Amino acid sequence: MKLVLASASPRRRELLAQLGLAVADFSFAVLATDIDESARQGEAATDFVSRLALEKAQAGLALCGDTQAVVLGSDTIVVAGDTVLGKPQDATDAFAMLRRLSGASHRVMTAVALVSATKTVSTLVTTQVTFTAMSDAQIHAYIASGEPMDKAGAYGIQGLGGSFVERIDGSYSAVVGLPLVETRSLLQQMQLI
Ligand SMILES: Cc1cn([C@H]2C[C@H](O)[C@@H](COP(=O)(O)OP(=O)(O)OP(=O)(O)O)O2)c(=O)[nH]c1=O
Repeated sequence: MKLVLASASPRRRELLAQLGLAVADFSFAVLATDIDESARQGEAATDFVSRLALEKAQAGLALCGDTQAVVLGSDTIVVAGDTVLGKPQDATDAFAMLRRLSGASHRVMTAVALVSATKTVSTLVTTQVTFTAMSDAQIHAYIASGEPMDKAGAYGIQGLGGSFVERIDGSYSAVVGLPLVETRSLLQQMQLI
């Protein structure tokens, strides 16, 4: 059986490797999909992130052209109040996001979908993250590090951003991009492990 990771994210590749599959009878492929990542009018955050994970997996299955393959797609968003924060467009956008997260709690939602020719399984994991108060100078310095730009909510808990995280309630791996416990369960449901 071939497991395909429909993701360009190096973090997801590393997290998947933590499940120990690489040493078993699997062949891995990594595939970058190019789907429209904009939310639909009135779409709830939970529906939005779940849809994107599923669309990435489906696009990956169509792209890989292997009818035996199982394809994993995943998506992560940060939700502050009712506002969905994806990846920042630029430094100004990143500043606004981090200002909003400073000294407050937000939710990180990561959805995972596994798709084969005959079966689909999926899950959604929500984690609460609380940031310490950040000064404008700290935010500017953090943005200057370059770390925020390719990450939902403009921070990486696994990097310099971790020093602003006062508390996390939920799954650390889900915040980084792939919830390990829940992904293991999906792989079991697909009879891959
Ligand atoms: C909140 C947070 C997000 N992120 C990352 C996880 C995701 O890679 C990224 C959100 O963007 P996504 O669109 O979920 O993923 P991606 O574009 O990086 O990769 P692909 O679509 O090809 O799978 O933000 C962190 O690395 N650390 C964090 O603390």
